[in-house]
Amino acid sequence: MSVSLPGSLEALQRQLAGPEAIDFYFAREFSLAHGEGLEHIEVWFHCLLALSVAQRQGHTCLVLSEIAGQHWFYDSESEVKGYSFPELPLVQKAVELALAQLTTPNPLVLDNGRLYSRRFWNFEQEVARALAERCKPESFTDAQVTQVQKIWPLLFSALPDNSQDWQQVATAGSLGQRFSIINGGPGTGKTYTVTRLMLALQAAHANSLTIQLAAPTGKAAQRLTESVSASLQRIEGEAVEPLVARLPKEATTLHRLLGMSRYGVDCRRDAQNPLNCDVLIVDEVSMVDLALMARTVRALPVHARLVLVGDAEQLPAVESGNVLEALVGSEVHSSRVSAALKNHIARLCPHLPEMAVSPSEAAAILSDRVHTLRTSQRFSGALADVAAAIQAQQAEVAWEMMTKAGPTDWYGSLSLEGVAQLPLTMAVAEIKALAQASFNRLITARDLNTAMQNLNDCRWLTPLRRGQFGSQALNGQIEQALGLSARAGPAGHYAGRPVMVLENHYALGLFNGDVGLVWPDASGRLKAWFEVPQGGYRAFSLARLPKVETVFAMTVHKSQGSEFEQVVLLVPPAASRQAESLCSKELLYTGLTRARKGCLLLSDKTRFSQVIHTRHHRFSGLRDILLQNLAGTQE
Ligand SMILES: Nc1ncnc2c1ncn2[C@@H]1O[C@H](COP(=O)(O)OP(=O)(O)OP(=O)(O)O)[C@@H](O)[C@H]1O
Repeated sequence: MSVSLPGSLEALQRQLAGPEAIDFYFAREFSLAHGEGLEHIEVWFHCLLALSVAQRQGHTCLVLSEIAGQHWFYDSESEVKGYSFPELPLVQKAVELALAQLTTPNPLVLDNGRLYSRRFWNFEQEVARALAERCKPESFTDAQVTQVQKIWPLLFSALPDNSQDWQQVATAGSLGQRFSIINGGPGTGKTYTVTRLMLALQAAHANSLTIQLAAPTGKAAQRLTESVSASLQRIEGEAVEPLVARLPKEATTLHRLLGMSRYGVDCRRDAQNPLNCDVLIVDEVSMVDLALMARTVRALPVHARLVLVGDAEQLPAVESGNVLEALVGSEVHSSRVSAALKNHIARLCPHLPEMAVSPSEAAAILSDRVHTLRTSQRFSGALADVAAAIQAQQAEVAWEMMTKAGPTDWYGSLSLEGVAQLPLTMAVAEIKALAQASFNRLITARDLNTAMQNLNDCRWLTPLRRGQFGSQALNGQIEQALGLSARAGPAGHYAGRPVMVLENHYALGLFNGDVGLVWPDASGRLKAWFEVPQGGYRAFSLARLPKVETVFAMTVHKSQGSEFEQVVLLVPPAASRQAESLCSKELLYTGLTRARKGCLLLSDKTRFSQVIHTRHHRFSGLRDILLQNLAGTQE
């Protein structure tokens, strides 16, 4: 039976909630390309709409079984009735019929029940191929073992211990792998481990390796530079000195490393002009989107090792894909390894407890390369316990672990230990007192040093940028509540204004996400001050500053990679569609783990539980494609 599109696009737009003009345009272009008479064109049209919406939301593909038999694009509040997809066989048939009629090269791909734009399918194929190639067995000679063992006691404790040391396992494991992942929550010692891995790699390769350190943002690269340097200061011994001298002194952004044009997609570095390195270590990989990962592996020399470092529980990248989540998968909980890896670790680290062997060698190919660090070295107690309960989606347990915030918490300065809860409505009513308690120390500071020291005392975090509970409105309300709006000059600046940079400015060395403070210089002129890694501050004239905004409050997304003594974490009501799509378990986890000492959660129990049960899972075929590739390359 042939069905034509019902009515005009305008009429359709009124019947469906969610898709935007661009989605209708995309769906119309591809469905009308068939001309008249395509069977099930209506189903195909709605599949295309769903694909376009999914891609805008960061999925790399549309999983047909997720839409089949489901009611989509409705909004009961505004009485938009939406569309019911038929059962899977019909959806599948409609898609197959339509794709068979599209011209080659077909811009859309159906692969294993997943509908893709070809661009994303190509990216997934490219990343999977590059990683599978790097999963081929590597040799690690007795001579290398001897060299590494000489320096091991300078890196880690080489004394026998009954409990497993996952940092040592990760280092030893990664040494014999051309591709590995070092995964772990905040403060579990990822940088500590990576620093030691770099030294062990140099020891195993006669100090001949060129190692590159990179991160997806300028701020993350700067943090990595600082933590590697701090970590190196704690490693001493003649045997490691020449190795330390060969390590990179600075991390760079992936964009810089690849020579990406500012707005374009072109890279100076690619397969024809590869990077000059033997080892590439990428930190904060949860923020790396699929396209950037594809460009990274494309520019990596075939022989080069790739070490991905990050926390798979964090929010995914802003752009499409969730590479780290797809690669780590459920391996995060696996402690079993292949017999080959077990023997390799036993050979290098006979002092460690013996590893358990996985029942399936095939399943271990990928899980062997996911090294998860499990113990936070930075925080413990209620913060760590609530974070773990959130990870495990145990809403009731997490809620019971929190204390109830009372008025004494917002007198003086906020100084919570652990996690406290306060209903959002109560926080709104108390906003003035709460803002004062949060930023008291910052706004009453008498000198630049004190103000800078108090800059990261407290930060309000919210999932949203716009709307009543978005960071923009909150900053305005906080400034109002603290009486700062009245002090502001024409550009909104006042002494004590915390500001966040919104775009990279390479010439000034300021990066998107950097946070500084507006403060007068010796002559009384307002400047923007930013901390420098070597210690001290740099002042910038306000006129030269790239775009900035006030940052008493910021989005959870922007806070990734930063830490504050106290965090006030807002969970907005489900009133808006935007709030719904952004509030997830990953968001709560990321927001909460930004706190070093205390977190005040502004939410009620029902909403908290709702959010904890929402996963920010993204559709992707990367893992399956990689597993297929692995099955091929190991034969
Ligand atoms: N095995 C260890 N023994 C002693 N101190 C450690 C150990 N591992 C990590 N640390 C210390 O714990 C702190 C956190 O470690 P590190 O910065 O490496 O963690 P991370 O996982 O990279 O953290 P984040 O992702 O939150 O930046 C550092 O001060 C580090 O020196």
